[in-house]
Amino acid sequence: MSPQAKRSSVIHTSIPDAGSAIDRNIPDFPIAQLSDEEKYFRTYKAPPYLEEIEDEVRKFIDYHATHTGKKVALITSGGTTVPLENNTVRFIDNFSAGTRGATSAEYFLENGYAVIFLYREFSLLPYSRHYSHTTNCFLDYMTESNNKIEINPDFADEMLMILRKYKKAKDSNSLLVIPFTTVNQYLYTLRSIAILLQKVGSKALFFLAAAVSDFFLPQSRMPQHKIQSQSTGKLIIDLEQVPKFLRRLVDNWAPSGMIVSFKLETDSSILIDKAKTALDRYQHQLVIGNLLQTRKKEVVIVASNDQSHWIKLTDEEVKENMEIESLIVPEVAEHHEKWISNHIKKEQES
Ligand SMILES: CC(C)(COP(=O)(O)O)[C@@H](O)C(=O)NCCC(=O)N[C@@H](CSSC[C@H](N)C(=O)O)C(=O)O
Repeated sequence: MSPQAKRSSVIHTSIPDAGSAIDRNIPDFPIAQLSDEEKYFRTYKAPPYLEEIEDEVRKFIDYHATHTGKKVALITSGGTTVPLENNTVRFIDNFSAGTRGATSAEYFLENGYAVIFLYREFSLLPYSRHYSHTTNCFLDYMTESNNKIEINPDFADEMLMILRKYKKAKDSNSLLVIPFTTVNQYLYTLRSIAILLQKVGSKALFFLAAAVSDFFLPQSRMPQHKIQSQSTGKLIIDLEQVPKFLRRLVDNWAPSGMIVSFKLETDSSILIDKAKTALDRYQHQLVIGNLLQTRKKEVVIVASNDQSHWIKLTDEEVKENMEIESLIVPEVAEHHEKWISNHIKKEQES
């Protein structure tokens, strides 16, 4: 089976899809309640490229179900945007660079998973993250000698190691990357992939590291063209709450998959309680809590109301550029192994 088949056309999610004209006749649905996420999907159009993505994901899942039997991790990464105009000039974004997701994807691949990487277009990707968006210009990694370009010896060893891992993932068709930009694209694509992953049952793992918008601008209030600065000099934006999709993911879209969400806070005094509340509300398997300020060196794993523990890098490990995901991923994979064996046991007993 050849590596991931080339996409027939490059899918760009960051170009506004003004063609899907907004329909102001569609009534605004009330503030999102638990039961309203399905109304959301009835009200808002799917991205025009969704069917093409579903075909790719279906082929990827079928390949691994048939040829490798690998566990499949859906990793979401980067931040969703909230467009403020249909012909989008302005949008609400967030800080997420996609480091958590892209780094975790590498460790899941090293832990034997096939990975579907649902990421914010132009945010960090596994492997290339080491050389893109960094302070070093990519040209610094090269030198010239005898009129030929060469890899700068200072970086050659590390680059060779990363190149080998990248090629191994690619040649084994173990990594499928899928872009999103807006929160609408994210929600539709997440739902499609989750439903397709039902084919692998408990061997599916959802690692939701994307920074998902909590609020969005409904179509009925979205201007068609660039917002003109008013004489009042004020821009008042009236947002609605994004549907609570996690509940739907747990109950319907991925009833057998293991689901890990991340809880992001900036106030350490509420982090653990908020993570426990999320686990209690959505009844999924793990919440990984992290603070914006310290997310690269410590996280708290919340497995149930009375089971939580911190993973922290020591100062020494931080100095050695150790990646906390190298500790998070094996622990999540261990939880997933238990999840799978419990499922097999239940199936045998039923
Ligand atoms: C985004 C970061 C902090 C990583 O940062 P980068 O490495 O720079 O990318 C990630 O670790 C994280 O916390 N991701 C999850 C952030 C997030 O949006 N969490 C939501 C839960 S998922 S969105 C769930 C939705 N609101 C609902 O309730 O259904 C929250 O805290 O509320």
